[in-house]
Amino acid sequence: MKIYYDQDADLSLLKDQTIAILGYGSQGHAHALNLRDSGLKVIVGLRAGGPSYERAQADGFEVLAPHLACSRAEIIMVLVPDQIQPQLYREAIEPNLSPGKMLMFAHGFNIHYGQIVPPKEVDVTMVAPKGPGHLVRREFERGAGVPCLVAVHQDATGQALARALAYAKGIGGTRAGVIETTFREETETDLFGEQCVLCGGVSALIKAGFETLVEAGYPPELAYFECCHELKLIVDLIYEGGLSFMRYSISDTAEYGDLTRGPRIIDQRVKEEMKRILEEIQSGRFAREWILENQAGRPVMNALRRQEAAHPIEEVGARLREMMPWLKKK
Ligand SMILES: NC(=O)C1=CN([C@@H]2O[C@H](COP(=O)(O)OP(=O)(O)OC[C@H]3O[C@@H](n4cnc5c(N)ncnc54)[C@H](OP(=O)(O)O)[C@@H]3O)[C@@H](O)[C@H]2O)C=CC1
Ligand SMILES: CC[C@](O)(C(C)=O)C(=O)O
Repeated sequence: MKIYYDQDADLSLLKDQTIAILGYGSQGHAHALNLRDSGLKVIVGLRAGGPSYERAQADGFEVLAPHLACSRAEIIMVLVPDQIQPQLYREAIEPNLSPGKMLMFAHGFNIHYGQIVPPKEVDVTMVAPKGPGHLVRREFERGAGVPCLVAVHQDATGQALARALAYAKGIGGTRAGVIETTFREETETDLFGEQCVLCGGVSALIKAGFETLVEAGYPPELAYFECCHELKLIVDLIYEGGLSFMRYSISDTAEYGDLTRGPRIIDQRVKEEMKRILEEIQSGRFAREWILENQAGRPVMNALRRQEAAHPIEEVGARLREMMPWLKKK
């Protein structure tokens, strides 16, 4: 497996090229600002009247309708939500593709599941940061970076990988390490990670712990600090030095509880369910469900969002975070 760092990427490959960033949300604003700070020429493609249009202008970018941005740019990075991309592709991107251009993604969903099929004469690549967009920006500003995956789906120019690596360097990814992979591998592992561990698994674990303590009669504020707030402090230690550094910092009592009780929580049944979820991703069943859910106007997503917003952990957490002035208010 190949991992690329700063010395493996040449920013000058992009210096005379215009980069269009479509979307100015979580990833979009971070890529646009980091690339500009790296000395590259960036324009932003957005629909007029949307909330991020003025934000991108206020940050000093030239903001154009998506089809105009695509017609002006040699490099087009698609950073609108995955479910929006196929329509935006048909309306604004495809008519403005021509030989020599490079179409880029930060996640492989639409290419891997065949929702977007670009013409053969353009490069199609991916630079997928392994972290939320706001941290892609925050880490870059402090001189660090978020690791990325890079993949080439089509190499029409012979320069696709080199140009994608230059882009990864421009957003700070090669400071931390950029792994070469495929659209399939990125898509499947990314969906698996967010469903089973990073978002789905962690949220379910936090809520189960919180509910168990509250149902046993402990104060919800205490349950929040124990099962949610402290998680970040523990994960920071794992991020910095692995599980061993976290275990070095916690008490021996905590470490003994971790080693003996942890496997009772995440046991063989959990792993069996993870395997089933991975199979749904690999077979395309999850992708079909998500595509149809969007076509139907998101009835399940809307109901679940309402239900989750009403969970007691949200009210308690908001109240406690209000007392922590160092946390950014949403
Ligand atoms: N979120 C993350 O941290 C990560 C995301 N990715 C990938 O990056 C890509 C972008 O995701 P993310 O940054 O979360 O996206 P966001 O949801 O943050 O994107 C919002 C942006 O998309 C624009 N947009 C939304 N709907 C439309 C529309 N109908 N037409 C035109 N523009 C629209 C919004 O404009 P407006 O203001 O007008 O609504 C806004 O600028 C996805 O492929 C995702 O999988 C990869 C790694 C991590
Ligand atoms: C963990 C969620 C993520 O995969 C990410 C930030 O990397 C996403 O798609 O938002």
